[in-house]
Amino acid sequence: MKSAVEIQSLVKTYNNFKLGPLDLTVEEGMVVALLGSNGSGKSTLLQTIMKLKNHDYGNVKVLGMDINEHEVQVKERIGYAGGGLYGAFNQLTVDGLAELVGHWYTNWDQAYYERLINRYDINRKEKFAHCSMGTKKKVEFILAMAHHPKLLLLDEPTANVDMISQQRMREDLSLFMADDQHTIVMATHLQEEVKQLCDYICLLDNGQIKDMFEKDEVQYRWARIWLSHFPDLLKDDGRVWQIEESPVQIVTNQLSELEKELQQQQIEIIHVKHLDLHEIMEYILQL
Ligand SMILES: Nc1ncnc2c1ncn2[C@@H]1O[C@H](COP(=O)(O)OP(=O)(O)OP(=O)(O)O)[C@@H](O)[C@H]1O
Repeated sequence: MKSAVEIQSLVKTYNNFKLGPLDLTVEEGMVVALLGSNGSGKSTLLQTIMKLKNHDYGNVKVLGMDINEHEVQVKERIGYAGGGLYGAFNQLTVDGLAELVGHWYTNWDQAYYERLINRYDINRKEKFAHCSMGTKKKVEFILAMAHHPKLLLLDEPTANVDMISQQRMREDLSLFMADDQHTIVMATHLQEEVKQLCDYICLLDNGQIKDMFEKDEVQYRWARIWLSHFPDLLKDDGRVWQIEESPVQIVTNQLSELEKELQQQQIEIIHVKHLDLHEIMEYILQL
């Protein structure tokens, strides 16, 4: 499988913040959610991959090309929807902006742009500066999609977007992923988005990648188990993340392993409940 994004030893510093050093590989055909609290570095990472911000150290390759050596070819293949890209042009109407952006891309598809404008019920004559926050998000999304990129970098694409449009965006993203050479990296705070769209979760914490895991696998492994009595053997076990005594219950990130061991020790499992993604993330981020 080819890499859509390959990052090695990346460092980007601001006065009071340092992203990295971090390594990250995203395979073609994957949807990766960047999760992390406010200020953890998600937007900075996306902007660095898009080369809207220059990094201090490290290498960033997109679709096999170094972003410093092949900036134009790389940008041609990325659809970026995140704040700030159109700030300098926000006195243009939506159509005016599309005309400008359309010139940047050899693959610009005016018919597809028009379909999306209608689908999301956008007033194409409105100045971008006057669009509501949600409408701006939808316009950014449409402009990112309309040149048929290979890689989508999306920074909270559905924030402030109405529910029907959110659902349509998820449908359009699922359709985009029908091509197995397509890839999405998206920053999000929405569990629903992660559940519906993402294959992998990359957890950022204070500029560092804390963990990266396959969504389905992690949800299968993490569970709360209610037990007939507490097995002393599990007291200092790294697979046990929380213990409560009344009623006896543990939280583990290795469900099937522990189930077998508990059975061997003849400890009755009364009930097993898989954790929600947000609960899993809370445990991991507390590490
Ligand atoms: N242009 C800048 N100059 C100085 N510091 C910046 C700049 N842009 C971002 N930062 C700082 O970098 C850190 C990471 O910001 P970033 O926007 O990447 O976080 P985030 O994870 O996307 O947050 P959120 O979830 O709130 O969108 C923050 O501390 C922010 O203040």
